[in-house]
Amino acid sequence: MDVRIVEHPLVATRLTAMRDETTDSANFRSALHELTSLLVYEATRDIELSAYDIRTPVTSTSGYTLANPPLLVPVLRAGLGMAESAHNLLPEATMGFVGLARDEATHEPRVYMESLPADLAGRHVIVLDPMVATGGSLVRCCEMIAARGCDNISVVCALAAPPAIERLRNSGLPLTITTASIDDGLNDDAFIVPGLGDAGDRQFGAYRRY
Ligand SMILES: O=P(O)(O)OC[C@H]1O[C@H](OP(=O)(O)OP(=O)(O)O)[C@H](O)[C@@H]1O
Ligand SMILES: O=c1cc[nH]c(=O)[nH]1
Ligand SMILES: [Mg+2]
Repeated sequence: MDVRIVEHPLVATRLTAMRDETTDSANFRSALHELTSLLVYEATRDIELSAYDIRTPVTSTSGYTLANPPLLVPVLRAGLGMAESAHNLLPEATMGFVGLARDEATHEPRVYMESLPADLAGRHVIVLDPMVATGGSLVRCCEMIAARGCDNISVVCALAAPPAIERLRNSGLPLTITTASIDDGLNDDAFIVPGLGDAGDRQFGAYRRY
């Protein structure tokens, strides 16, 4: 499994804004939007192009278009904050949605929404979720995608934790990960350390859901 850690000064400053507990929701969302553009840029570095002929005002030359526009899959809620920036970079992309909420006690993900094309054979899928902690949510999401025939999944996240990397490596799922950082570990509540807290709450507010 290919793990790409994007080391770049602009990534470091956006990630710092997101980590800082004094950053308010609006600035957290804006840092996540910018960070997503930088990470998706790296995650799509090897994407396949198809060439076609164009004319400039001066002469003929080759132009390029994406050979296989990806399916973007933000994982609700927190991944919603990555959807628009990724779509802006990849306007040809289509978008599916998966809703997952991690149980606070067991840390197991609960699926509450699944809106994906039935057939994903031959498609490139880019999963967007800022946080990969135990890896349970991401494995669940990628299993749904692989069950539809996909064998090419790129995961884009802001932070990943070592146990998740290990779990994803052992999962046998056909994925690569692009992240801004692999942090030190997890605390007793399975939150990433040093981390940035709950990425959903920091964007949209903390509230009881049921
Ligand atoms: O790797 P894991 O241990 O599974 O944890 C990561 C998941 O937790 C967060 O979502 P959360 O369940 O808090 O839902 P939210 O996006 O609605 O806040 C995060 O956005 C991931 O989906
Ligand atoms: O640190 C963490 C772990 C799971 N989900 C989050 O939003 N943050
Ligand atoms: Mg959350």
